Amino acid sequence: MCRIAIIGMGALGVMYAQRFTETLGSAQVAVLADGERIKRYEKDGFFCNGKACEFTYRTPEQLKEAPELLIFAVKYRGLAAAIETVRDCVGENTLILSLLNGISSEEMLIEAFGEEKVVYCVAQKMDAQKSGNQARYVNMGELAVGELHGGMTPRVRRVREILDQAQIPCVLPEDMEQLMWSKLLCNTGVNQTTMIFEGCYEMVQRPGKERDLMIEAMKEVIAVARARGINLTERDMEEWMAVLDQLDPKGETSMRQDGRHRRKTEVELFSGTIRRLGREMGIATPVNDQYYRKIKEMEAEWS
Ligand SMILES: NC(=O)C1=CN([C@@H]2O[C@H](COP(=O)(O)OP(=O)(O)OC[C@H]3O[C@@H](n4cnc5c(N)ncnc54)[C@H](OP(=O)(O)O)[C@@H]3O)[C@@H](O)[C@H]2O)C=CC1
Ligand SMILES: CC(C)(CO)C(=O)C(=O)O
Repeated sequence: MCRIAIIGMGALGVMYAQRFTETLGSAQVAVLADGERIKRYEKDGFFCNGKACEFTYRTPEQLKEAPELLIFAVKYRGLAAAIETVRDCVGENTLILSLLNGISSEEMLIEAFGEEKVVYCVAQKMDAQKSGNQARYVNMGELAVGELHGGMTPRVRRVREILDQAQIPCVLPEDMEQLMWSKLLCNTGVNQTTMIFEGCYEMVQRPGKERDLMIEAMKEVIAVARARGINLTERDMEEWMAVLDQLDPKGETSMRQDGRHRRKTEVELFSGTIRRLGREMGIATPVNDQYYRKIKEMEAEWS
């Protein structure tokens, strides 16, 4: 029986599928996708930090029992389709984690599968990248899991046990809502800045206009969050800057990888969200307005 199922074989999907497979064994871990993708996966395979991955690939019809843990590792633009692909794989005891950035994916998953299935999750502090069928990372980071407003529940304990068994670093923060906003602050700054100025982490690790703009974009997230009653402060920003300063200087944010491959980005999750909520609360977000327009222009040039 496959206890773990993962959909989305990008940078994070391959990294986690590899760790689950190596620790729990390939019989317990299924990489899920539609038939066309599975054919491609079987033909090309995947490599993680140079090592060939021995994944078990399954279409939803081939999965004999509902998994204990179902992990979404697609990007935002692929989430609706991924939900449809796995809709019938979710069973009574299945718990769901979303590795997606932003504050919207859990809402979509709750709408599709019910509140009782979705445990809140933030994937943080990693520098995973993928090009073709080759994924690589220097820092694996960690998964923060928990209930939206804190508290230890049996399902959070269960997710933690599974992640511990798989030797996947996991933390249990007190307040997931605060952490999700805090991570949004990080992505709104670093992902968009490296996307627009087409750089690796080193671009924002050194002093300069890119780092300054990143900070301004982050400060706008703090203002919007605070207006909504979320206790985000400059201290959160400083903590994220310290994390970013430790990442592989030659690594790229997930958004910059989209930019380099000329793919549509997750801009709606970042400046798209902040400027919309800012407008609702009467908070100006000039840097995010400028970032949003620029990223949309870049995307339009590719299509
Ligand atoms: N990379 C990182 O370090 C981090 C990323 N994140 C977040 O995690 C999420 C995933 O990021 P990342 O791994 O970088 O993204 P990638 O773009 O590397 O991977 C996304 C994968 O999803 C697959 N996919 C899309 N639609 C479907 C579908 N319907 N069914 C199956 N597979 C599908 C794509 O495959 P195909 O080519 O077949 O369409 C692609 O391989 C994003 O929200 C990102 O913001 C969070 C923390 C860190
Ligand atoms: C924090 C960061 C930049 C790397 O983990 C990320 O979340 C991303 O690349 O999307």
